[in-house]
Amino acid sequence: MAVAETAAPTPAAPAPASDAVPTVIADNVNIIYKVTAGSGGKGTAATAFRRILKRQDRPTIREVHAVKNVTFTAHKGDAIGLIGRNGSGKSTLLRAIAGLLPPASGAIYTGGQPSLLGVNAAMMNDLTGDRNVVLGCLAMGMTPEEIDKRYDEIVEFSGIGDFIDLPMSTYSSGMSARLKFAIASAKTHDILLVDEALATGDAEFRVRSEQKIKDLRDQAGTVFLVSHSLDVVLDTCNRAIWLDKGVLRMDGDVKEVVDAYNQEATGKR
Ligand SMILES: Nc1ncnc2c1ncn2[C@@H]1O[C@H](COP(=O)(O)OP(=O)(O)OP(=O)(O)O)[C@@H](O)[C@H]1O
Repeated sequence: MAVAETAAPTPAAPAPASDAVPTVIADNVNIIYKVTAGSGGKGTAATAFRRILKRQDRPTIREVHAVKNVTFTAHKGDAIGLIGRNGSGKSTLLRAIAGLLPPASGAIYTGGQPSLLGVNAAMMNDLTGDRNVVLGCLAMGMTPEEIDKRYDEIVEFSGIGDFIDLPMSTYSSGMSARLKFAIASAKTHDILLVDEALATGDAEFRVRSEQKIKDLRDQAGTVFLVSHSLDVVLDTCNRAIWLDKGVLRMDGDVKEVVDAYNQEATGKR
């Protein structure tokens, strides 16, 4: 059972408009990773054999309780910044909303298809940017006609220029993040989950991506954004959720939450 570990601002969910449509409901979600600890090596047959020879015990399983009793409701048109210190459970919660990590207890209900856009989202590195645009769009369920229509816009937005005809293995990490973001944002997503993708672009691209996220919000989607840049969160989101060691510390208006988070960070120095 998780308990907020420090005296904290009370979690206060923002009051939604009466006609607000819920898109994501997290109900008392707990996520626990199980990791082997103290095995003195990787879990291979060779290490198991060595363990038998040395008459050692099996490696113990350690649990990492990454998200603790988190409850919130997101609505259409919300852009929610997930903030918190390193290891506070932001990416874990995002992956759980995407359906990639099952909660140990509690549940996440989504109305619509969540799409996770991470900088590490799989792309085919040996293929050209051009082929990856087509592949990525097909994977998002777009028809070849739709891809034809949106292709120029995607390449334009990515700002990749002539590199579009070269294999993605020749791109810098910022360039491939830009292309991924351009592909992902070519479609209107019900629920778009963005994990630090904006951090890798340059300042000019960041401004354009932030505008794109605002457009997605206006198209009545829901956006979750994990970012260490509080400025990006303030500029892009209307709401923020502050996670602290897996516990939801505060949920509310973006400015209020970021202020409280900053206050604690400076108070602790
Ligand atoms: N695959 C994994 N196996 C075991 N433990 C993990 C795994 N991924 C994350 N954790 C642990 O879960 C906790 C939350 O990690 P998570 O990556 O969700 O935090 P975060 O807030 O996104 O961190 P950061 O800001 O550093 O990216 C941490 O204690 C981390 O060590």
